[in-house]
Amino acid sequence: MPSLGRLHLITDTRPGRDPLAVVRAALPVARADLVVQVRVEDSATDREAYDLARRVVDLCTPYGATCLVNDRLHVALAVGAAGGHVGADDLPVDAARRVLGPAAVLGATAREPGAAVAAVAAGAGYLGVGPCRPTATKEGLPPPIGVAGVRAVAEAVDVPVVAIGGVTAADVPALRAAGAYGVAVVGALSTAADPARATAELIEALTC
Ligand SMILES: Cc1ncc(COP(=O)(O)OP(=O)(O)O)c(N)n1
Ligand SMILES: Cc1nc(C(=O)O)sc1CCOP(=O)(O)O
Ligand SMILES: [Mg+2]
Repeated sequence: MPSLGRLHLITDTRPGRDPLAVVRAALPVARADLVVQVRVEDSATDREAYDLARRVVDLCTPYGATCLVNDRLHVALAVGAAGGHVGADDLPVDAARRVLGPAAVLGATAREPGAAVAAVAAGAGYLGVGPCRPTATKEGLPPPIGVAGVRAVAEAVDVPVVAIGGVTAADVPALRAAGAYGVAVVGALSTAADPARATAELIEALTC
């Protein structure tokens, strides 16, 4: 299996956003270093999720980029995505692994070392760890765990740790020093005036 991309672009499907425009801008810059996680609003229908994910798979394929689907693993399977990401309100990690199969990319959210070790034992291939900072993108999150929280998880597991939550390119050096393999972002790309340039800044920080 090819190595996991370090920059995870999570689609922003809130009203007024154009997630496919952001994906199109990021792909030529980040190429195989990009993972696009298709994440839709809870109110979106499966058909809407499917239509978006199918288009993202088609966009990613020529660049060797990876498409994952958040939460809705049946959509991941239906569009031929590389895998999915689950958290505490989704299928348990072992069930998600059974659904996706042994070769799929499966990420799980873990906010502290105990949960991280359990998720890996259950079949997670990478962990989404956060929130690193306060973020307005998702409601109902626990308080930020900061760089120290990311370090605690990274020291507890031997799978890639992907830091999430209010992350910008300026945070990347400290997160990498703490053991993060990559970062997952919504706002840093979807609200950027120039998403291609913002992608380049993130990739430079992640791969230098
Ligand atoms: C890379 C990454 N990390 C964490 C999350 C959050 O997943 P979850 O806790 O299931 O919350 P929702 O995204 O489903 O609202 C993620 N999506 N990606
Ligand atoms: C979807 C999501 N999950 C998080 C978690 O900590 O589990 S933080 C988050 C939102 C990330 O968006 P932004 O990069 O704009 O802060
Ligand atoms: Mg989820």
